[in-house]
Amino acid sequence: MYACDIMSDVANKILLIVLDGASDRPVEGRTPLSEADKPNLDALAYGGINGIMDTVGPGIRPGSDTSHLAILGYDPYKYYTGRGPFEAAGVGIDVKGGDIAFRVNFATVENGVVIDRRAGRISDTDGLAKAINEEVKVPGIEVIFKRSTGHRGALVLRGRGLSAAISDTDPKKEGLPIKECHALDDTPEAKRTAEAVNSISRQVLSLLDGMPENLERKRQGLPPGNAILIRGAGEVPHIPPFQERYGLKGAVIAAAGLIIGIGKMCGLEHIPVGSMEVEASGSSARAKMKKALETLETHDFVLVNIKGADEAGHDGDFEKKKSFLEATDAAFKDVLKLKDVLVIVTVDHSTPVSIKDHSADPVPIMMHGPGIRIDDVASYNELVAYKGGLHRIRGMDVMPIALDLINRTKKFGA
Ligand SMILES: O=C(O)[C@H](O)COP(=O)(O)O
Repeated sequence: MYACDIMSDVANKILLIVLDGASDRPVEGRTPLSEADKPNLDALAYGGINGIMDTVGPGIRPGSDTSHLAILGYDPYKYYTGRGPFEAAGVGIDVKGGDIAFRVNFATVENGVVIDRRAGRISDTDGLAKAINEEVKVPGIEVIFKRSTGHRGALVLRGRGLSAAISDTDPKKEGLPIKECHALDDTPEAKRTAEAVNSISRQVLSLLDGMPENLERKRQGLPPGNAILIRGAGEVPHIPPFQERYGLKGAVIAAAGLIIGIGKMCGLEHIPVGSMEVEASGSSARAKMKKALETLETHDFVLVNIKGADEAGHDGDFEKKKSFLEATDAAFKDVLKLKDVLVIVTVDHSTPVSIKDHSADPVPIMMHGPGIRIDDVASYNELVAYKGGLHRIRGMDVMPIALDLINRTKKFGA
């Protein structure tokens, strides 16, 4: 019998860490997570409760956008209006009602065919973005373009009579031509917006190829960023602020513009850390985690997104993904020492190296902190997590479970 006066720590804050795209499908029975040497993440799993999670739903292949909305407790079927507005918010464009916003990739095109959707993961796009902003014109429509992380960018069309009911120009695969943008309904607004997008796509094609940055890239044998691929049209969503919804003062720490944008649109305070570039090594992850622990001094909830494993997944590189996860593990050393914090480590979607894209394979989730019913899982990975006490949950379950573990839920019933 324990003396009832034993006081265990009680968690009153939440640290939610998303290892973007980290989980995978087995390659000869192994995954980058299962093979990575990650003593700190494994210690958290060993001392916590584990499970697998369908971030949106079984068999639903999520983007980082819909999955983060679900994990934050915002039903994507209700609040998601397209990727564009979040990408735009993430790079500081103040998207207004009536604006149509898009995600954009700098890409490499030859004879009209996309040969690299990411222009060799080009990173220095400042000059290219400036040229697009200054040179590309559409009568009666303001064209706003800003670069984002790496090969990414955000485009906003501002004017009367626009619509998000239009298709993408991104073929999503190499070896295919840039797609014509089409109206997805027969409204004049959709037709006008599609025409504007096609005009922008054509203008950029003739603008970028001869720019000094691209001539230099070609000289170095690198793929030029001579085109833009446009996708994820959307209008600004109306999202109830996080603090009103949960009574928690929240913050977001991320390199990816998309995640920064989702956090800001949900009312989380963006805490900048280092460069906008996606972590190439563990050092950036360690800097984010250090800043997160500092931020917990002034906030009740901190979302940290660490993106590097996802890029390795998209590149189909098992060893690069495994090495990145190993380098990131050191960032979790101090997380183990937290006393009054509920730590949640999860993944927004699997990005299997075998398909170089997202999949619906459920992701591993682990919760660690005071009051947790510790299970027998001893390693953090998608192959064993199902054996844990969380079993199989959905993204929308995370916040209710977390709020209860920090004693912030209201009783259902008398
Ligand atoms: O990294 C991202 O922005 C997305 O997860 C993948 O987008 P991409 O395939 O266009 O790079």
